[in-house]
Amino acid sequence: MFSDRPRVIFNSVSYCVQKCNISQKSFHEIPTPKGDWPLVGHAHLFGPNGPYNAERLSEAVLDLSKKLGAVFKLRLSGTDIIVTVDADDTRTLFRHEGRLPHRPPFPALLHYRQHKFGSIGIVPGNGEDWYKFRAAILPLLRKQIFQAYIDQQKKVAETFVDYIQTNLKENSEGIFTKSLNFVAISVTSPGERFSCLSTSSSKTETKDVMNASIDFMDGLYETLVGLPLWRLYRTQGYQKLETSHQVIHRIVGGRLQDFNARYKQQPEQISMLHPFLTSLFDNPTLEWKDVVMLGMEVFLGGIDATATTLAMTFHYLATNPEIQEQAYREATCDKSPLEMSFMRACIKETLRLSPTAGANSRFLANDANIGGYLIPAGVKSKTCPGEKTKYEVRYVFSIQSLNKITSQCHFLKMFILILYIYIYLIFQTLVSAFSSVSSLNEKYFTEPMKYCPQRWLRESSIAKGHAFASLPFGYGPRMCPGRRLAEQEMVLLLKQVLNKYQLESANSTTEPVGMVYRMNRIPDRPINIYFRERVAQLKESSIRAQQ
Ligand code: HEM
Repeated sequence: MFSDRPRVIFNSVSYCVQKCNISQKSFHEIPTPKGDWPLVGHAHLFGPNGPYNAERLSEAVLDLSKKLGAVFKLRLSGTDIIVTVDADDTRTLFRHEGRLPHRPPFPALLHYRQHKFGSIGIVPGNGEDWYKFRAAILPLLRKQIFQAYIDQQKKVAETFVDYIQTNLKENSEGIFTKSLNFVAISVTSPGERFSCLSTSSSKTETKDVMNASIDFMDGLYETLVGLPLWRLYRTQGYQKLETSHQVIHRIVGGRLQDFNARYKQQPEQISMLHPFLTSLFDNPTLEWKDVVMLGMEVFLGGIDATATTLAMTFHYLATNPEIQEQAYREATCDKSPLEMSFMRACIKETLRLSPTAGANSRFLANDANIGGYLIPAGVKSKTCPGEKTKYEVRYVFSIQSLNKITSQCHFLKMFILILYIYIYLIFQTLVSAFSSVSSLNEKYFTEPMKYCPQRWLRESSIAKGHAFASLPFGYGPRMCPGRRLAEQEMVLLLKQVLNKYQLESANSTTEPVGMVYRMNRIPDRPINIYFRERVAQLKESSIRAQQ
């Protein structure tokens, strides 16, 4: 009669282990650096007297992970940040991001766009507001759409080679230091090339938009880091953001307006040349203000990260002549960008060693086990209309009770409000997976500091590493929508450049180039390259052979 008992007990224990995960440690047990100060949290660690430099956040995270373990907690700007450098945890993070992944917003940009344009675009938004824009930008990832830009991107690459040539003529030492900004994105949005590659006669409009896009990134960064004083008055950073945004919005908006008019006259011709723009024009969910905002996002999204990745790829090829030769051999073949697997591998390897994004961050949609710790959902994404998130419920409750308690005393009201806001903020939990650290870990990549594009080739015997250890374009529903376009553009440019020139580093030191944090991570020094013409070299060597 009792023979089954032990088995039943055993089964229910194992069930309990599975369901409750008793081995899982609590949130409060997550290691954290000493010195979690009231209000400022751990920000002082990155201050003038702190041990770390905010510009070198990835190095700080690496150091802290060595001391505290792969998962640890930082409190910055009132938010608990769970940092992980483990690729399995990164996978868990993305499995718990939900249908509408919630990224930290850019509050100043969001505020400015909401008030000035009534349209927020894709980058600063979250929830259903973000989804509307995301759905509209998705065509960019379709092969049929991004491949429609090949010919126009090829022409831009040719212009770029001419640009190098002009600079070589002007500069007898052959040192090329110009930034690679604005290379090709303008053919996709706003659909017409800006003339910044013609050295002598750049139009005023092009200069304005170039300067504005640099100011925009600076303004965005300045309003993001430090205290949000822009909420009290228009700080310098906020003014920069406003002014540059206005310039880009006016210029991009004007060009889109012209295109839309031409599209109405010649629908077939324009949709063949500009399939992405026409998909926006035809999208019934978008108002004109949304079309301009998206056109602007694509334009701005395409400049910075692509320019840095190209510059760093030039640098790695210049410092690894054998790899450059292999890339050159591929460049001489007549292959489509998708078939140029070695050059694609070079770009992937550049982004593994020098990613422009330091981390991928999300507020979780559901509770998750990250590195053995129970991490509560951060901001619950709304799935049903009218459903309130945990934090909104807390907030509504707070305001109602606050009004009851303090109806007579304004000072008390202010004090309690500030206290509530603080409590509200510290309940947010962000998870940041530092791919810029995991992508350099020998646990995932053999000889991690070596530039070795071969590791990404399908036929290579070198282990590919963990699929979540290097994620330079992010992952999941919020992954970079410009990825395919950017890869295609970079491969086409590399092909043109390598076909004509041999690259040599003109940097005075052989110290590895590091990356510092701005809006995107950028190299910590100018990337100087000698472009040696291959034809000239051939001639020189044949003369030498004849002698
Ligand atoms: C080498 C080039 C590029 C790199 C490394 C890069 C990287 C990234 C990363 C890491 C994200 C965040 C993804 C996430 O949170 O999961 C992102 C988002 C984004 N990127 Fe890129 N990007 C590049 C080029 C481009 C280009 C060419 C465009 C223009 C079409 C673009 C437009 C965007 C936009 C609009 C978002 C926001 C997406 C969203 O929030 O849903 N990017 N990019």
